[in-house]
Amino acid sequence: MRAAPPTGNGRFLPHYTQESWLPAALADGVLGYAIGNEGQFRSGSILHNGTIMVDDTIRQVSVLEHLGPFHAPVAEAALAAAPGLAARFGIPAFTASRVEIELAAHGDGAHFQQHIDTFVVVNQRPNPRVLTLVLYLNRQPRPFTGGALRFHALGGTATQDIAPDHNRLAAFPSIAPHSVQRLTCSSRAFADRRFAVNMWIHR
Ligand SMILES: O=C(O)CCC(=O)C(=O)O
Ligand SMILES: [Fe+2]
Repeated sequence: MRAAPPTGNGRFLPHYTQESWLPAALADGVLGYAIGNEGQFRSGSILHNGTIMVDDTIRQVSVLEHLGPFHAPVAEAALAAAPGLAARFGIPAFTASRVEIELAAHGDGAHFQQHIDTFVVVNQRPNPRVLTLVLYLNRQPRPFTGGALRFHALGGTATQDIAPDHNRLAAFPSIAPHSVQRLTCSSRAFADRRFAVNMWIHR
């Protein structure tokens, strides 16, 4: 058997986390909205070889494309955070053209393999996602284990995990390689899932 490759090498793109990102009542409101709209969640898709498709060996998650009355305050918070995040990450200042928002619900066994959020399709203009912000929302105590957001070193094997705690923000350049580790949830209740608001700031 070949020796195991060296572990823990490689460089990371920068990331940032912040606790209590939204006012507590707003975070609880978005979580309540997600739970209350269970019937409108659909299987999350991926872009694979230029085609948008569902493949739960790569990404297993349910998503909702709207936040109802919470869209405006969440979009406003994301746009307000963007200049500071760009500066922190060494990204030249840019004018955000929009924020793309999606609610995601990961239940027992759900995961998302390593990927980047900036899709590149030959002969199409580059995907305008520059910054990714993810806000975690879940009942407390956290009703699942696993489900970390994992950053992968560029060209290396090192990894760095962020626990998906309620009202914690994780932000990173959309080109940073990352994944969602498979989670375990003994409860089958939709309300006990790992919820997240994905926000992509477009240039
Ligand atoms: O939920 C997370 O921690 C990240 C989700 C993600 O990577 C994505 O939806 O592109
Ligand atoms: Fe992602």
